[in-house]
Amino acid sequence: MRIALVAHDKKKDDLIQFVTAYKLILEDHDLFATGTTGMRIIEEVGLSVFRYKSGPLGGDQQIGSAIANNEMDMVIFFRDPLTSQPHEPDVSALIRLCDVYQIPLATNMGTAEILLKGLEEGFLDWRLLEERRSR
Ligand SMILES: O=C(CO)COP(=O)(O)O
Repeated sequence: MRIALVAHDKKKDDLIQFVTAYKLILEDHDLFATGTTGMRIIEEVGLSVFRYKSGPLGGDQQIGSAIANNEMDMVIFFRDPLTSQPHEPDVSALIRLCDVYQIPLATNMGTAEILLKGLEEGFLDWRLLEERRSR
């Protein structure tokens, strides 16, 4: 599965903690991230991650584009609901595209844990069929 990992600045420590805890599951998948989030995952957790641009510089839109092209299967996006973001429209657009294309999206750690446990159980295998269908 292709999994996008994104966190706003005040949520990055939480995401690093989460990715560390679920490293054994995540390392079996293709990981993508916005620039700074990806850098921290690579340096602090040691997972291999494809890095898009930083969120405020278009990274959220790049992930949105991957979703529209059926090139992303899950998004884990630890949003900061208490800080306004200069690129809020991009954040909303990414979330909207997840809903347009039925892409599982977690915006907090509680939901992200359930998504990864579901992934392990095979609940997301329908995405593999979608991928084959789009080829
Ligand atoms: O701003 C972000 C998501 O909207 C995250 O971008 P960075 O990972 O580059 O900080």
